[in-house]
Amino acid sequence: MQERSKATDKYRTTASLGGADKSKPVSATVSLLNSLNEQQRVAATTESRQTLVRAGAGTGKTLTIVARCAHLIESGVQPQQIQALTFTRKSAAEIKSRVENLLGVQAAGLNASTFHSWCMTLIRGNEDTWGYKGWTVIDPEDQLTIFKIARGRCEPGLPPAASIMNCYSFARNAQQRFIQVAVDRLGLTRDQIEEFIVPVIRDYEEVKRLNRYIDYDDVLAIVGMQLQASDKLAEWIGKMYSHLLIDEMQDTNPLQWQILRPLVSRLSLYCVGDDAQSIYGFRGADFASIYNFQDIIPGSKIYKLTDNYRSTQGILDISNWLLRQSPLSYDKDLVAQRSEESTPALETFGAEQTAANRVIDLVEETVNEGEKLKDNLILVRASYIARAVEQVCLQREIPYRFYGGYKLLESAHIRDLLSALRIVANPLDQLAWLRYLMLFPKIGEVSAKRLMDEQIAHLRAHSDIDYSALPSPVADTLSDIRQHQNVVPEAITVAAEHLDPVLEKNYRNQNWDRRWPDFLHLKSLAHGHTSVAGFVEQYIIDPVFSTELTGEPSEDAVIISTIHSSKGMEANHVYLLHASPASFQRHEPLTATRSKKIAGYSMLR
Ligand SMILES: Nc1ncnc2c1ncn2[C@@H]1O[C@H](COP(=O)(O)OP(=O)(O)OP(=O)(O)O)[C@@H](O)[C@H]1O
Repeated sequence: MQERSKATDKYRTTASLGGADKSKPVSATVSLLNSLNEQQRVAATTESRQTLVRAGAGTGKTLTIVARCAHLIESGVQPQQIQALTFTRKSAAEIKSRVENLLGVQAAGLNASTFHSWCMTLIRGNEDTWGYKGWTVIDPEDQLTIFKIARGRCEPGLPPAASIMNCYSFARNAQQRFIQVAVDRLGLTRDQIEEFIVPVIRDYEEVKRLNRYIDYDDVLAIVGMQLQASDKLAEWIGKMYSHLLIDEMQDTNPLQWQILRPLVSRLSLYCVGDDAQSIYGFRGADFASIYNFQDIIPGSKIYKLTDNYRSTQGILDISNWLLRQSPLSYDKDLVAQRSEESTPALETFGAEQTAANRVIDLVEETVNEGEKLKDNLILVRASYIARAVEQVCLQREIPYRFYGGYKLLESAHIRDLLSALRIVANPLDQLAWLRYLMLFPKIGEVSAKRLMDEQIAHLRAHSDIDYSALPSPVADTLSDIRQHQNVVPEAITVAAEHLDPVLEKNYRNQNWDRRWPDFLHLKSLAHGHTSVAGFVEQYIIDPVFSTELTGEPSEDAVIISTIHSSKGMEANHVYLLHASPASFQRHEPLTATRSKKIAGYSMLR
């Protein structure tokens, strides 16, 4: 065994790395309903069994869902029978905690999760019926690796593996014929697709089957297909839940509809969405489901929310104007409930640095006028666009907080560490073996493949890893993790201690000092988990961003956020970088819009 070095004691800390404040102010459902406007109250308390609430940005969709949950519980529905479905883990947690804050123990058992995570719970909750017991969920990087291997066997000059993978995923989510989607998106003829691309897809599916892998789209497809084929499964779900509440309905895709459709006759669907806010088009989201709701679900009722509480009328006028340019019949003119006046301003700059300096000048102006740094929200389309502004903040020693960093489980050093844990959980996991073995010095691709093949052969014959055939640091790490595999935080600590010297060397020129604290975050996320596979699966399905884990800053700080992560954020001053329409598709000269009290996401979508 390796001796535990002093340097690795850093992983033994039990100090909290931040997290939600659990103190709960409690109020009553009635007072919440009283605080709603008429449109919201009618929508939240409807007797209709199938409902769509069409609502613009900032009109209180989240509030209405929270009020709906509370109203149902107060009316006698068991919280366990209610399932809210959202598109991010963060919004699921927000809905659940707001209802719990309101009703206390009366709300215990309320379910709120993302679509994918709900489907995985269904699959794991009745494994004998669905099948897939012991199958491993793989993340997009593993998917890409398999696609690259499959693609590598084909003719040169074909589209990159990532394009083929995205195209396949789109066809599955949009439930369109793959060949037609590939013809439209990959720039190849039908014959070329059939000859070169279809075999790649077949290979990919075969590798998944042999390794017993489930990818992100399989999670929905398994449930969707089996629900269509079996009335019994729909009945089983219908008995478990009486109410499904679906947030961000506009981002629902046909694959998700395949899951919902057989349930319509068995439970109440309450859908809330804004056709102007769809952000998952790349994943096949089809907001036509909002336009055709009453055709899809005859007898359903539609309610509208039009009063905007977040922005001033000057901002909404631009937003309404922009939406009127859309070819879609968007018939909700947003009306501001705020009385103060403010007109957004557009400024254009020739250089990124000038724009960055100007934005921070404006932030400083607001502070000089008595406001806080956190009253300023800077929005960027992608995190790299924020670099110039971050630099200016650093130069001027202005604290900032960035939302929308990298997905923790997708970062290389975390994947390295998890590869060891994955092997212990499923020793047949070939992708994990290759990654893990190649972390060690003097083990290249060829020796890693040889060692892995030996291990897989040994496993098939003896159902166990042959530790004696592995170099000692490789074997020691695995056997130590195995001893702690039922207490995942401990398994992570042991893995981090063993791998620290190896990873420190591998990442010597790649910010190791900034990377290793992520292992502590990982450990705190794993708290209470007793299965490595279950832990990894949960965060592959609902990714967690590095910046979500550091807790609220104690000091006042400017907020910088990607637009994706800004949903629901509010601030007195919002600055949108790269505000020209084209820059949302490609790089343009930098412009900055400064506007007072505009919504994070919706303004320039
Ligand atoms: N009836 C109301 N009275 C006062 N404030 C309200 C009311 N309804 C909503 N708000 C406020 O409006 C803001 C937006 O509400 P909420 O986040 O629920 O809207 P949303 O429609 O989900 O927004 P988006 O989808 O654009 O993020 C919040 O600050 C909320 O407190």
